[in-house]
Parts: sequence; structure tokens; C-alpha cells
Amino acid sequence: MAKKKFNIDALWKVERLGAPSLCPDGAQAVCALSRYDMAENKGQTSLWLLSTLGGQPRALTHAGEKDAQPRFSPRGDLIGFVAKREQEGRKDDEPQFYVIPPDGGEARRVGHVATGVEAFKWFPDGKRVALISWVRPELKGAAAQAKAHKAFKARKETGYATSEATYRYWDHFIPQGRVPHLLVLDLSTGKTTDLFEGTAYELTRCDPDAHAFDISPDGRRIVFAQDPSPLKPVDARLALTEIDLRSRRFTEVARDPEWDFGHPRYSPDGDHVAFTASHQGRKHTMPRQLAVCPRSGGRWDVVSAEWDHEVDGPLHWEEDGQAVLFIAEQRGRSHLWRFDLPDRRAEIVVEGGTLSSFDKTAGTLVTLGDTADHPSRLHAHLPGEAPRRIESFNDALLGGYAFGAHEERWITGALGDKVQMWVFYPPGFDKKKKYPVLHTIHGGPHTAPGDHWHYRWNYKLFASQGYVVINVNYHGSSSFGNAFLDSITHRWGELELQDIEAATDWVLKQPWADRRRVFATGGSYGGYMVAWMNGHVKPGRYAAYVCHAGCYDWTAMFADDAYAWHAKELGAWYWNDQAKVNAQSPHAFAGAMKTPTLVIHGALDYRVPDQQGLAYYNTLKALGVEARLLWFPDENHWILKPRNSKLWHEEFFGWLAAHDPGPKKKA
Ligand SMILES: CSCC[C@H](NC=O)C(=O)N[C@@H](Cc1ccccc1)C(=O)O
Repeated sequence: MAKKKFNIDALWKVERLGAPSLCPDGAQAVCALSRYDMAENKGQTSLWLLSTLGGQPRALTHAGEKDAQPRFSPRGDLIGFVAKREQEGRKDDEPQFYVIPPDGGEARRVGHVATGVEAFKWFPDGKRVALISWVRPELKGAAAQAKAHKAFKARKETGYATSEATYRYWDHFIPQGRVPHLLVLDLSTGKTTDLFEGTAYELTRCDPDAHAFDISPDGRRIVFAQDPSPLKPVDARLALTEIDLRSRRFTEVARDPEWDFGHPRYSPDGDHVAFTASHQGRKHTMPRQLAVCPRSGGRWDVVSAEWDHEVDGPLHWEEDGQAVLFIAEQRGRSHLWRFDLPDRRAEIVVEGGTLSSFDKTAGTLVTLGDTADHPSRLHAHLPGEAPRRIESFNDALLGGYAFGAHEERWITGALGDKVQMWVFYPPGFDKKKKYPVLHTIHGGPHTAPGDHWHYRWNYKLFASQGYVVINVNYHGSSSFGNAFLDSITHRWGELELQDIEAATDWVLKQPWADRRRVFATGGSYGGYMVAWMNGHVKPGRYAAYVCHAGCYDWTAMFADDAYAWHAKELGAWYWNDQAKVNAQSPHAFAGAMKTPTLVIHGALDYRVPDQQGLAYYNTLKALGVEARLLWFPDENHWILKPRNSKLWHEEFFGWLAAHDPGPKKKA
């Protein structure tokens, strides 16, 4: 039977797997699975149990709207997770900690944290968990927190008052007057103890998660990353601190104002701590490297200093304490690596595509990874065996659709450097025919998508609409070494444009490219690039642009949540050198803009505030340049609701079609 053309409705039928957690003997894994309903316009996330030894996955929970962060207890007798549920006549108004036995039955809430549970980690004894909750630091005791939180939620005022440098992050405001503390929850009593109560300690205010701390193997200590500065800026230099749970004494493990530390993990013997370390005092573009130090403090050692890659957390010690596992990018892909500590050498353990998560226990490794051809899949890697896929979610769905091929190419870009370009062909591609070409310019700029399944910029979905899709990992992209990433610093727009234009030149030399039908689109930094192109590329080279959540005016961008980074990247604060900032800012070149542009923005986007898109759209209208605006009052940087995503795709491809002269008529 002929395969269908992949479309946005099919993309939203894809079931999305979350990070896996293995049981102590490695025989089972639990993960979250998210499903979406276009008609209902919403998603639902439940927990699934999978065998690493074969057999079909089994749904573990059904009742929750969004059961998240499942983790096996150290004894394997329970699975802990975070959820907002209605149970025993009580509706959670904040996410709570739940447990469920792996052989099924009903999940039960453990205790009640009035200010909610953000994330958790099991204690080795399986009788307690350490959890993160946003509390009012001036109060003492759970009852006072509950009383204050209830009063705050009942207030009639809506104003948000703050004196903090960091008050919002990506798409949400930092909870007013609250900071993230570490609490211990005793499963037998449901009682919590706030470990930071009465102190100035707190975890990062920028999306604190379970990798911001670790519990020692003997359960007596917790090491956590914290910002010693009272200002708590978004570009903080975190230090590592340890609390002894019996004495409640805090001791410094690693701190250096030149460095930013994160993702602490105790070694199996508890004597050392591995962590990520970025030499921010040297330059803001310095990568996260792997470091290790004695738990008792003393000199820490950047063991991956000679390895020109960026280490992603979380870190995972091998059981022998001789190596650390982590995910890191390399040339537009991301792999699972093993870093041998004595040899200071990294080797790939599992190759991506794009690996996003893993867990290892009792010699069994489980990985979660995708490629441009398929969404995330779970594989078990048992000693001496070939990797085995342990689920088949989406196979039946995707098997009914036709997908084109994709390839990695290298072109000569700016500075004469080799630059990676990914090319995604439409199904049934025939090089003797002519095709429209669609640039999808990635964001960041310090990212490097490539062999990856994305839920908005899905290369295969875009190619299925009949385009040859191009993704250039331009200068400034990650995964090609620090010099390449840092090459654009203080000159944003310059080298990236040369790379994108070199790619278009390559395209125009291809017999299958229809030079009348070349389009450029991009999101965030990619949106910045298409706005930049509108002021710098000869009109007519591109038939039309699409600018999603694009940075347009770097001075006005100071309203974003990342303003602390601007001077480091652009080379000046706008009030000190407006010319230098304007020289990298699309708005300063508006007079040259002539190419029709669809502008898309979400009102809840605080990384690139929607005024950026509105200003760009208004400017094009004032210039008499053909433009269209798609604005979402209830979306952030990413357009997460199914029906809004479908509208995004309809407007996106409708805009391209409206500016597509179509295939040349045969003479
Ligand atoms: C370097 S500051 C921005 C951090 C982050 N980039 C990672 O590579 C990011 O949020 N990038 C935005 C674009 C942007 C750049 C500078 C300031 C605000 C937003 C993105 O592309 O998503």
C-alpha cells in the first residue's frame, strides 16, 4: 500500500518517551509517555514499565494528567514520581510526591508539601527522598509555609513585585518571594524537614532539577550547587556545598568565582564528587568540562581540560569509580561517552542521532535517543549483547508514512572553514526534477541540530511538503569545538550569514534546485538570522522569509530574561556602545528590508519577548513590505498546544506557498 505524506496531524500522534529509570537489578525500566489529542488540544502523560530482557511495555499509571519524573527506589520496591492528582477527596493544587509499586496497583501520595514538589531523589535507604520546593525563606516550619502559601494564592492583587535581578525564566516568572530549598520527606511519616531553613542557601532559581544535588551513598550527606552571590544573576557562578544531615553543618566542596559548577555526583565510595565546571571568568563561551574533587574539599581537577567538547549533565559514575558517563555533542549529533579518569580519555559508548537520556545499573545500560528519521526510542545495552530496542511505540504509526533521505555535507563557509550542512530530501526525490528549497536556520546560536527529531522544526515533515530542507550548523554552533563556537563573539550575524549564503550557493549549483523558489526560515536566533538577512541579502535571492520568535532589536531585547549575557555576546552594553550593538542588530538595517516575511511570536516568550516580533512586523508594514503576523496570546518560545502547532504549520506553509512561483512551465 502506498505510504502517505507525513503531516502535522501525524506528528502530533507521535507518542513521546521521557527519561528512563532502571530498577536495581537492571531488568526493568520506567519512563513517562506523553500522548496528545488534537481534537482535545491537550496532552496526557502516564508512566510505563518496560523490560530490558524482552517483552511488551506495560502502562503503570492511567489516572494522572501529567505523571512525571519516575524513578525506581533503590530497593526496587517502589517507583516515585511527581504528579498533580485528585485522590482521597483531595485535589492537589501543587505537584506532589507519589509512589506506586512496580507490579501495579494504585499510586499513593506521600505527605503533602503545600508549596509543591519540583523534583526529587531517593535516599539510598529507600525510606526518604530529598525534594526541591519553592518556599518562603523567612518562615519556619511546614505549617507556616502552608499558611502563607494559602494566603498568597487567595490574594486579590495580581501585581508581581520584586527587587531581584532574575525574576523570570524562559516562559514563567520566578515564584514571587519564594526560593528553591532542599527538603527531606520521610515516607513513613509523610513529614518534611527543610534543610536550608534559617540559612541563606538555595538552589538555582533557573529551573532547579534533581541534578542540582546528590545524596551520598551512605545517605548521610547531600552535595548541592548553589549561588554564593546575594544577587542571584541568571549567569551565576555556582559553587558546590555539602550538608551533613546529622550535624546540619555546611561545608564548601568547591568554589571559585572564576568558575561555574553544576551537576554534582558522589563517587560510588562517596569519597569524591564529579561535577561540570565552566571557566566563565576566562570567557562566557567556555564549555562545561568534567571535574572531580575529594568530597572533603581541596583542589578540584578539570579532568577533561584537553577534550574540546562540552559535557552535558547528568553525570553517572561507573560502579568501579574509574570512569564517568555523560552525553556530549559532536558534529551535529550527540552520543553517550565514557570518560576514563586515570587515562583522561573519552570514548563513545552509544552513538546518536541525538541521545537525550540514559541510566545504568547492575551492568545494564538503557538509552533514550532519536534521529531525523524517528522520535526518541529506548534501547537496552546488556553486557556482551547487541543493543536491543525495548519498545515499539510509533512504529505502526510512522510505518504508514513516506520519508525522504537525509545526508550530512560539508561546505566551505566563512573564514574558509569547513561548515556542516544537513540536507533533507522529499520522499520520492528525483534529482532530474526541480524542487523548492527551504532553509531552516537553527536557534541558539550555540546549538547544533542535525540528525534529530524536532517537534516544531521537524526536517522530515518539512521535506514531506515537497521541499529540499537545509540546516546549516553555522559559525557559533556548538559541537565543533570551542573556537568555532566562540568565532562569532562580538560580531553576531557576520560569519553565520556567510555560512548560510555559502549553503545557498551550493544549493543553486544543484540541478534539482529551483532558484526561483528558495526560502529562508528560522526560530529565535534563527529568526534573528532571517531578520538580519532581510537587511543584508539582495532582495529576490529568497522568495520569502519566516521569522519565528526572532531577536530583532538588541537594545529592546534587554527586556528578556537573558539580558546578563548580552554584553558578553555582543561586546558592549547598549548604553556604553550603541553603535556596536546596533551593528549586530537587524532593526538598524530596516531601511534595506524588502523580502516578504511571516512573523510568528508567543506572548509568553520571555527569552525573546514578543515585542521583538511585533516591532519587526510593524516595521515591515511601515516600510510597505509584505508581511503577515501570527501571534499567540497563550504560547511561549515553543508553541506547545497541538492546535496552535497545527495553525503554526498551516500559516508557515501557507506563507511559503503564497510566495512560491511554482514549477517553471515547460516551454
Ligand atoms: C547566549 S545568550 C542566549 C542563550 C541561548 N543560546 C544558546 O545557544 C538562547 O536562549 N538563545 C535564543 C536566542 C537568544 C540569544 C541571545 C539572547 C536571547 C535570546 C534562542 O535561539 O533560543
